[in-house]
Amino acid sequence: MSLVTASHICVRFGAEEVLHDVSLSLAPGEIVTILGPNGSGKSTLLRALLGIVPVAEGSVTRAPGLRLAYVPQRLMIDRTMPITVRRFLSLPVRTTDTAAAEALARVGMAGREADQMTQLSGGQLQRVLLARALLGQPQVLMLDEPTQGLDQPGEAAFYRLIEEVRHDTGAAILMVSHDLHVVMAASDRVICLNGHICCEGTPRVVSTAPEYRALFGLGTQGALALYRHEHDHDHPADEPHPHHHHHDHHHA
Ligand SMILES: Nc1ncnc2c1ncn2[C@@H]1O[C@H](COP(=O)(O)OP(=O)(O)OP(=O)(O)O)[C@@H](O)[C@H]1O
Repeated sequence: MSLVTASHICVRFGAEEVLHDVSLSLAPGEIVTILGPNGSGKSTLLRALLGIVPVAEGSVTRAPGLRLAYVPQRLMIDRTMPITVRRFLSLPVRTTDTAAAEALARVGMAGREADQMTQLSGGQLQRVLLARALLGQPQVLMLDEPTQGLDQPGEAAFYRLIEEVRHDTGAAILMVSHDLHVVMAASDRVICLNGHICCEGTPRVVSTAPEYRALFGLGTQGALALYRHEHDHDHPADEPHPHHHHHDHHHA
């Protein structure tokens, strides 16, 4: 069963073809990461799947009645207008105190309702964004560069949280990232994008693919070595692990 499917889509902005013949489908409980350099069309692909950006060719299908949450790459918070975490969670859909407290507890931010949004650290902000996305009990969660600006421990912690969310809610998670990192151990599947799909598969398969190496050069080898070490340590098999708890593992 597929929740969201793109079938041979092309997206053009004027004369520029940003996505060419891209196909992908997302199954329940899957964690999929889209990886690619700046400008490779990652955000555009998410937006096409969401129906925000029209496709010039091909088609996008979403399961009927699908509950989908999207956290965009950039959040426009007016720094001059103070807003608490609690009020933010009620935008744009008003939520109960109980639901807000539960969502904050799930992301490790219990009791932080009165905090000012503008005073949160990068990692805390990502957790609050995730909490708000979870309020609608999504079947699909799309996160555009959720670990941007986080340090490596922060990034690893965020990915562990994502695995917990998948385990607890069964949601499918589609994330965008621009580099292969130790945190990729959380992904069942990686799609390497550069206008078209260069290669895809388990993180291990993609990390050794010549297409991936050509796209990212040799600069990522350190991170790859680290990632492999951690991955071998945690998960000897290359199979997806949709129903296991990972948060007691140590990815970094
Ligand atoms: N609304 C738009 N109108 C015109 N061009 C656009 C629009 N949105 C994106 N583009 C162009 O499409 C290309 C892909 O952009 P996109 O944001 O999808 O890349 P990305 O892989 O997410 O990049 P990054 O890693 O820098 O966020 C870029 O060249 C961008 O300028």
